[in-house]
Amino acid sequence: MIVFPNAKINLGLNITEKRPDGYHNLETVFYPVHIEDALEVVPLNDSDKEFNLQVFGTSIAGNPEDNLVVKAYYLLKERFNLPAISIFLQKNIPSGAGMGGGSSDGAFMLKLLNDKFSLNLSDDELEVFAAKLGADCPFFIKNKPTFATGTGNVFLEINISLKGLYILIIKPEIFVSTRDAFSLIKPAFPEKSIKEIIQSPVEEWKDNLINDFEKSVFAQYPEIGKAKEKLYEAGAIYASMSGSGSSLYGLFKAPVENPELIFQDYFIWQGEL
Ligand SMILES: C[C@@](CO)(OP(=O)(O)O)[C@H](O)COP(=O)(O)OP(=O)(O)OC[C@H]1O[C@@H](n2ccc(N)nc2=O)[C@H](O)[C@@H]1O
Ligand SMILES: Nc1ncnc2c1ncn2[C@@H]1O[C@H](COP(=O)(O)OP(=O)(O)O)[C@@H](O)[C@H]1O
Repeated sequence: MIVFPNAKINLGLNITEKRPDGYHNLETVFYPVHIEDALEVVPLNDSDKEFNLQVFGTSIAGNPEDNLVVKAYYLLKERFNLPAISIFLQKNIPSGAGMGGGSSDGAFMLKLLNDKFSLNLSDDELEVFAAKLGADCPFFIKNKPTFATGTGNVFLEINISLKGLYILIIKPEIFVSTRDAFSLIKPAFPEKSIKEIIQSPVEEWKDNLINDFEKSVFAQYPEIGKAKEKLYEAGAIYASMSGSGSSLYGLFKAPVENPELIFQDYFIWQGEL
């Protein structure tokens, strides 16, 4: 069985409060985008191993046991009698980019195992398992535009469609630590909620829809801030960093021609929303 875990972008991101457990409450809109990994599971016969993982494409740091697809397998194996499996993962989504690629792989693994081995878990139950894998994971179970609060785990499905627009995603060769990015923020509630702002036309988002991580991340890595300006120069009607970076996206009315000439040596992906 093969599935295609997709990425997400954040439409606005407000860090509202620091919690007693050290985590932060936030408000954001998660929006799915079609850049995809590929994840396949087949039975593993004649082996004394419980799993075998092969990763292709972009490399991921860490041991196989640290991979979120393997963590997802063990999470379900604690409760269900799962057989040994071979896992093939083609990584296309840049890792640690604020695009939720690893989180999506983990969530899609839960869904795949649920279907393949007829575990009969509901989406709500899968979301509970996904929350144990990481803050961003539960969103990818239903995978629909969502207004998220709490640590990013309390969901309200929202009615927003960016269909017809084009998206250009870029990522400089800079790694931003999510943990460090949070530590540089002074949490505050925004004057106007993201939920309200995104009901206005996209052309009006530029000065209103804010990602709170941008200020400190751009101060630390001016190149990322300059890349955002270049997205506007290329004609974006709205541009932002996604999550804690370092990826950025621009929304456009028409595809950008030859983006590789503007963003040399960057990861680049362009598609229709
Ligand atoms: C901020 C977001 C917005 O989408 O960033 P991106 O990962 O997309 O960049 C996410 O909520 C990130 O989710 P995720 O990347 O799954 O975070 P985790 O691995 O669970 O946490 C990494 C670290 O970030 C901090 N953290 C994370 C989430 C949160 N609500 N408050 C925090 O303070 C904690 O220090 C934690 O140890
Ligand atoms: N299947 C996977 N794909 C990508 N990263 C993974 C995966 N499994 C575990 N990770 C780890 O998760 C972290 C990045 O998570 P990811 O969701 O891709 O990025 P982000 O949280 O920035 O959106 C990295 O530290 C990486 O080592």
